[in-house]
Amino acid sequence: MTQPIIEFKNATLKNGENEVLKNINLAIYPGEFVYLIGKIGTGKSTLIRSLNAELPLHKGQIVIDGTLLWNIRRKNVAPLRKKLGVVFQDYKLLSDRSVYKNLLFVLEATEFPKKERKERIEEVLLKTGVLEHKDKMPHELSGGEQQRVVIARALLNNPDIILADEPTGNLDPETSYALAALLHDISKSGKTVIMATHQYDLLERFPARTLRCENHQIIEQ
Ligand SMILES: Nc1ncnc2c1ncn2[C@@H]1O[C@H](COP(=O)(O)OP(=O)(O)OP(=O)(O)O)[C@@H](O)[C@H]1O
Repeated sequence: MTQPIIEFKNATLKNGENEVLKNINLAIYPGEFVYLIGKIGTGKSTLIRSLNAELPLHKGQIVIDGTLLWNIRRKNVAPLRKKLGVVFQDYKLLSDRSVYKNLLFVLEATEFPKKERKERIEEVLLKTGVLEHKDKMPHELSGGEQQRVVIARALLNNPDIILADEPTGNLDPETSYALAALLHDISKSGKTVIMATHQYDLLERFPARTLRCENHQIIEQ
């Protein structure tokens, strides 16, 4: 049987002093698309930030593609994050440089082979449909285009997992459908996608496994 790519075993996740999610057991398999839903403050971002090792795991275990998150050492955080591509609601592109240079910055930081950088940047921008904008500054792009650049940036190091926290939160409905379609295509290409959202019409348009955060638990819909 296929091994889960992400597994929570009796995991308790804290945000500050709050135990937000308690004794979570959950397995997510390679290539799955998973929606994370639930009311404000029920723990969607906490779960995503815990997977990204931004928040320490309080109790239990989380295993991501063989990496155990319990007491993860600093030196192991960078290799873990190479396995993860992260997309947030607010685009977080560097405003002082072009799209191309935003992506180059990531490849430099992750020591991607120098000779292959240009080709890789063009490849991911083509995939997300914004190659024509590569020399523009972020403020010259619409919200939807910026978010496509952010997804391209998340794909740069060819991670197996994409974590998206309300990626359509600032977009109009049509643009958000196109973006959700793109994330579903990315998942069909074999990547695991976890997407937190409040936009329930997406669940009807693009049905997928759905997990709801409620009362400190994660409930399978
Ligand atoms: N920095 C912090 N320190 C302490 N508690 C926090 C902090 N940030 C968030 N919380 C609390 O943690 C709980 C979970 O928040 P979280 O952001 O994970 O919820 P969410 O489901 O993602 O909400 P939203 O739908 O608003 O994004 C909330 O009760 C929130 O008040």
